[in-house]
Amino acid sequence: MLMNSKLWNRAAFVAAAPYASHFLRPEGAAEIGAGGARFCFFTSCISSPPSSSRGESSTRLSSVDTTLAVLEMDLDPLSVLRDAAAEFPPPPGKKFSYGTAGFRTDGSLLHSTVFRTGVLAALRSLKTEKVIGLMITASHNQEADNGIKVADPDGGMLTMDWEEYADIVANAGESNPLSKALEEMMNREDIHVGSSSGKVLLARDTRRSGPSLLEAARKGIEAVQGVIAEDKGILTTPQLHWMVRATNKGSVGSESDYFDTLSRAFRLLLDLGPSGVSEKGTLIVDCSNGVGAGKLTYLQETLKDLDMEIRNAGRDGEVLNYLVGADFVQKEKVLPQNFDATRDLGRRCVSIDGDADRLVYFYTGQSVNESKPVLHLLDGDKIMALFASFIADQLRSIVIVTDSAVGHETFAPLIPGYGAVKFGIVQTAYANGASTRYLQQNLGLEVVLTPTGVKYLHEKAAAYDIGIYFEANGHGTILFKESFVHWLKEDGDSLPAVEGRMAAKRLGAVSELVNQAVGDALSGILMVELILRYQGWSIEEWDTIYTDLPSRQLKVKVVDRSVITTTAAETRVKSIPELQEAIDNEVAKYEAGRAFVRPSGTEDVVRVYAEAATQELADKLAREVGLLVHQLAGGV
Ligand SMILES: CC(=O)N[C@H]1[C@@H](OP(=O)(O)O)O[C@H](CO)[C@@H](O)[C@@H]1O
Ligand SMILES: [Mg+2]
Repeated sequence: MLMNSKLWNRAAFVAAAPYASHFLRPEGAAEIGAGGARFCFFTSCISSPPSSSRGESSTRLSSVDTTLAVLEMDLDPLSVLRDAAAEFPPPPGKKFSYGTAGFRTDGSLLHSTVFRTGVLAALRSLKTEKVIGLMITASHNQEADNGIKVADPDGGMLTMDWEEYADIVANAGESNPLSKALEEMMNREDIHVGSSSGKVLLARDTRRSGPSLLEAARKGIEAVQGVIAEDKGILTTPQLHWMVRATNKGSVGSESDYFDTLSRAFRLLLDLGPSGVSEKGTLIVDCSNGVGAGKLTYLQETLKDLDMEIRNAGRDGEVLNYLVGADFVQKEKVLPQNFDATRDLGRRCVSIDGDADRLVYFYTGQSVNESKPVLHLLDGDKIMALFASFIADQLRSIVIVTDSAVGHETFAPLIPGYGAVKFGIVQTAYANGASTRYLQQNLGLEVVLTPTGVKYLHEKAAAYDIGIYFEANGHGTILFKESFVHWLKEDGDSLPAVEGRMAAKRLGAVSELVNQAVGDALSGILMVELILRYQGWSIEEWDTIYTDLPSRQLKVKVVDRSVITTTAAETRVKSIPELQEAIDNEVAKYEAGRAFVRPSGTEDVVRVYAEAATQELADKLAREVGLLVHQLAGGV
């Protein structure tokens, strides 16, 4: 019935198009059919409408008439939304919050939220006049969960100004309160449905609830007149973000474009690297039983120059994210399923997460104190340190390094004809203290801290000519300012020294290899593998660039985690001064002690982080601080 209604509207529009220039009709709607397009302005070539409730209630066609005629029509686009929304009633008593990474909860409770986020994304597309993305995933969360997040026109996260709208729209009651909320929002944002066109790219990960949620999202998008949904199928989260960015920059932005871009840049970087170095053994990849397995297999076949063994591909019914994946390995500090400390001793391994936007490397090796092999984790901080030192090396080859780079002053490169190159590093409070010291003192780089959440890190990193951000959990990327990439491509070749010209080409290629929209496990793996080849390093050699301070993370359940608010990039509790005071007193008892607490944005818990001189002390500090949270912030 819906299909009939769409076809019928399409017929009306196509036939009338020659007369229609003064009506701003959505571009593309005629080809694909803007679902929910309820306005029908013209009568030519119409036989009879199908018996669709939508079609019947919105339009009554007069007899065939080739003159331009405005028909009886429903002038309220919100009524279409109301009708469509009625199919997806919100679950009673459930409150949704867009959080640090979109909406996430049990997949069976999400249809209403996903439908509404579809509407929101469609409105965002109308507002920005650009393509928007919608990704259905709950990343590293359990298989039964799912989620949805919006990619803005630049491929980054939804602008923070709109997160409030997302919350309001997701939590509005049934159809009528929803349409009221939308109306208010549209007034505030000056969005006029029906006067322009829009497009939303949709994708999902491999979760079982994905197909039905994708359908709900599509219905939400197409309930906004003039906006079409384009289903991109099963993708990694970073692929969808990449496609949104590429499409808005005027490229085709297809999945094969994505693979071509990464592969081309990887091969160019190999060609520009030192000759005669090859990788040190096969890379073993734990794919978290998720979407990354198929994509990495494809990448490997395309590249032919990357020796990988894919494990935990989820092909034999293994459960997504269960005892596997980057989040599990980084938080629990144990090997994922199907890895064996002895069998895989010393081998270079990497874990990605369920939607392939995080990566952490690891290997097992003998420890001085233990008889059994132990896990050595190279987390987002250590990946970032590897990237930062590589980029700094390239910059040193093409620039005049100012005097201030001597000793531990900040590295301040100058390029004749470009000026000072701003190169900065962005971390969160979860970054291991040893990594921050290495970046600042050994590499002389500027390091800033932001609150948790990619949107904060990304924003800060984007302010630099080259900004690298990483969360300790393995999400991060290297951002290049467009003007700097332009300089590299246009002027890099006129640098006097060969090494300078090579370095400029390398940096240009890195800007293609590394996803500029969000952190991407696929580009991350390629980048790490390249640098290790450039340096001729094994994973153990890379690991020795600095030694992590022992750390521990815990979660504490409280009645209402919003009682804790924080300041100073989440390192200090603001709302309960006695809690912060007690944490300070506890931390003061430990050598190299550091601890902070914050409410999670993705789980209903308060997170505790502690660092100290030994693992025993870090564990003790985390436990003590956890108890303080329990006592002073309403533990359950
Ligand atoms: C300590 C930690 O790892 N926090 C994660 C986690 O956020 P929380 O707000 O801590 O739940 O999920 C976010 C989204 O994936 C990620 O950006 C962040 O780093
Ligand atoms: Mg993820």
